[in-house]
Amino acid sequence: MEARSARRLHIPAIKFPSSEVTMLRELFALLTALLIASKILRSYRRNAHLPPGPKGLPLLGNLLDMPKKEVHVTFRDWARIYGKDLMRVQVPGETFYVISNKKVMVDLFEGRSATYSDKPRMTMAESTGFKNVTPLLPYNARLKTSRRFLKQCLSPAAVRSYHPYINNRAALLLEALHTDPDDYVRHYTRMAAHTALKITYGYEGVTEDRHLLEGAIETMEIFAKVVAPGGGWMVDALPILDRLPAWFPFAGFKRYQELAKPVVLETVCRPFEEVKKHLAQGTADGSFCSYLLQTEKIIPEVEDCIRWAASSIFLGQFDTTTATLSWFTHAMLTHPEVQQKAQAELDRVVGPDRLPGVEDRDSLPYVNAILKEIFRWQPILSMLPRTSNQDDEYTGYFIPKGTYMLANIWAVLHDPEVYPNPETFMPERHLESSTPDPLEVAFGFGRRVCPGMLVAQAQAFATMACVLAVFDLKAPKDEFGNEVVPVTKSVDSLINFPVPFKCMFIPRSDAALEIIQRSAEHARFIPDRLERWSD
Ligand code: HEM
Repeated sequence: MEARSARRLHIPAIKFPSSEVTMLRELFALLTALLIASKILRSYRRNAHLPPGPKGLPLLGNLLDMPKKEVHVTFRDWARIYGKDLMRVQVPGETFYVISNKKVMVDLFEGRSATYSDKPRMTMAESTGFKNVTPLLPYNARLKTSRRFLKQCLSPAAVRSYHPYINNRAALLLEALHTDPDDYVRHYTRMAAHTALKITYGYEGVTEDRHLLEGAIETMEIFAKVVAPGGGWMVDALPILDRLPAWFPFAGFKRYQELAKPVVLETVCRPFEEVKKHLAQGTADGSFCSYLLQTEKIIPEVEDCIRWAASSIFLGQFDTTTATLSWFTHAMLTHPEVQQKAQAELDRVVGPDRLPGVEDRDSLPYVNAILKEIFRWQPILSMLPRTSNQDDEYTGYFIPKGTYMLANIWAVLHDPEVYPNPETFMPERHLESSTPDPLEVAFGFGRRVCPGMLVAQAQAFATMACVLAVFDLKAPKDEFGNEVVPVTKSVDSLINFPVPFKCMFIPRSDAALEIIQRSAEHARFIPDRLERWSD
């Protein structure tokens, strides 16, 4: 830099005769005019080729039209007017390109994945300790390493080896649902948490460590709060605010970060350190962490990557599984005819002497159709955020570098042209081979597709099949003897949960009660080692 300015200082001034000066001036003016004209033309061309969207107000854009809740529904309605492929929505400080068409999601997120695998920055979540969790990582080397690690423990072969463990946890869940039905949501969470912690850390007693379990559940709650779209964190719109001290008036978000961050860090670091301790003592059981710590070349960056990729397993698993099973419970209460059909299939295929398991999935097409319909009817995440990392053009529309893309997967899964009467829960639609598989959409796309999708489906399937095999799910009655059927309504959160409701889990017969007790006892006695890591 210094050398360059020194050289510039020593360039002798060139002297031109006056006519040449005039000519040069004219040439310069002409070039400048051409440059400005080409800029105007380019900007006009770009503007002319921006996707359409609802007309907004100067400065405020579409802010005043944005709903407080269920933004995906409004975006679907707007997309019907302005275009399912790409629609432009503007609010102060951000422009969203909303996609409501599966083909476009596949074209961009899979076909052009090198351009569309980045994530928008979430300052609030980063400063609360989640900077390095996989779902928030930008598309960089760390993300690629994290995903390579996750692939090793969530691959088809690895997940197949977890099936016995998943079946056992389902058996223990049935016992908990029988003895304490009021707390069924908590039982779902605990089952998912046990599975996630076992896969991730695996050491003796990890799933019984109440402190860790509660910490992990709390961490998940914090995560949902700080990444919630429209979570109302001003700091996400104005990252500079993050520099304010916690004592500053109106800096409540800084005080929240100060309280939440230690919980997050302890939950992420403590079990990891425990695995290292067990490895050093030669007592570590097989797990994601112990396997990678032994097989990878461990330098501080790699160790840190394993630590945070591990946390992504439990962050990915708890709430998503709980929400899926809560909607399943809701659907069974509100659709007794579906419940009966599934039970008839289970009685015919599995019979009364054993519980169904993950391995029965192919022979239970109706239960499998229920699983698909749950993921279609109530997708757990309704919109997937990405950003583009270079200028691009799609079907003639200009997509500038850094554009905030939102894939409205809820709209795709509720498209009446693909799924007639989309609001109706109707598993039968998936018995037709022509119905597009919702599982290809509900878990995302391309290089950011959910790495836990096989575990998620295996656990959801085993649980649904086991619950239906032994229980009749019924709505409780009010004081007048009327059934209190739950309303179909979501709570306002990142993960799509139903509004809480009560459910009775009534054993279908004495034989069903006996199998609940026998299976739970059996599950308690067999070692809870994961085969994948035990060889
Ligand atoms: C009920 C189940 C689940 C659903 C519906 C679900 C859905 C999703 C979706 C839609 C994404 C974003 C994909 C994209 O942007 O294209 C995602 C990301 C992710 N999921 Fe899941 N998921 C579930 C369960 C799980 C489980 C069980 C795990 C771990 C074992 C997991 C781990 C992750 C991780 C680590 C990411 C971030 C990936 C990345 O950003 O590269 N998920 N999930």
